[in-house]
Amino acid sequence: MMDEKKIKTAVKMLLEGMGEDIQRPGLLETPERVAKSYKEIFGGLYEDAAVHLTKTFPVESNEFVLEKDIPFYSTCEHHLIPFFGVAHVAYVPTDKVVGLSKLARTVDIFARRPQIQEQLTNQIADAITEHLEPAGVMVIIEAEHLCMSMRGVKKPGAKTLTMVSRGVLQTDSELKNTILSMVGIK
Ligand SMILES: Nc1nc2c(ncn2[C@@H]2O[C@H](COP(=O)(O)OP(=O)(O)OP(=O)(O)O)[C@@H](O)[C@H]2O)c(=O)[nH]1
Ligand SMILES: [Zn+2]
Repeated sequence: MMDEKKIKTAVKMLLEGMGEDIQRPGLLETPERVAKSYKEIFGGLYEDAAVHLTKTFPVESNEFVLEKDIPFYSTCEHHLIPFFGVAHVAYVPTDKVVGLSKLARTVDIFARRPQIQEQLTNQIADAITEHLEPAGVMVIIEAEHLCMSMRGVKKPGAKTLTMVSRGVLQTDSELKNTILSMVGIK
């Protein structure tokens, strides 16, 4: 489990390191607030996508399912600064589908961890592959990284796109292009 005490101590040290007065009223409760918010923001570290992806429904059709524009917030593991945007998740079922909300829940579980976008994209695709055994899966993420907007190279508005495709969604370019055009990426 998350060590709340350690996080609070670290936040105090961070503030002191910045030269802040940790006794000033505005900051008194900050270590506690940060620890509390980390439980939420990084709560995915303690969650397993299996919880959401093991309840499936049998299906005869093997047409693809696309859940697009799933908003997410994640945290860049290099700078501990947010990156956020939308994820598009598609799969071609073999014999079972999962409840639609579970795709968004899966995105959240992996987003709420220290992450890099490539790994986030892969982990979502891996979880769907493992639990649904689909004929194909495709995950696309479009995001803005605040570490590239508010600091460093300072390029607000620059978007990072990552894509993982597996199975028929990797080999069948017509199907792949249909999904890309439905998502709105040319
Ligand atoms: N591949 C990848 N890189 C990321 C992601 N998020 C942030 N980065 C990059 O991580 C890199 C870290 O580079 P470093 O040179 O170690 O750190 P830095 O000196 O703070 O780099 P700058 O951001 O260029 O100032 C930067 O280029 C970031 O843009 C991500 O999701 N994927
Ligand atoms: Zn970063």
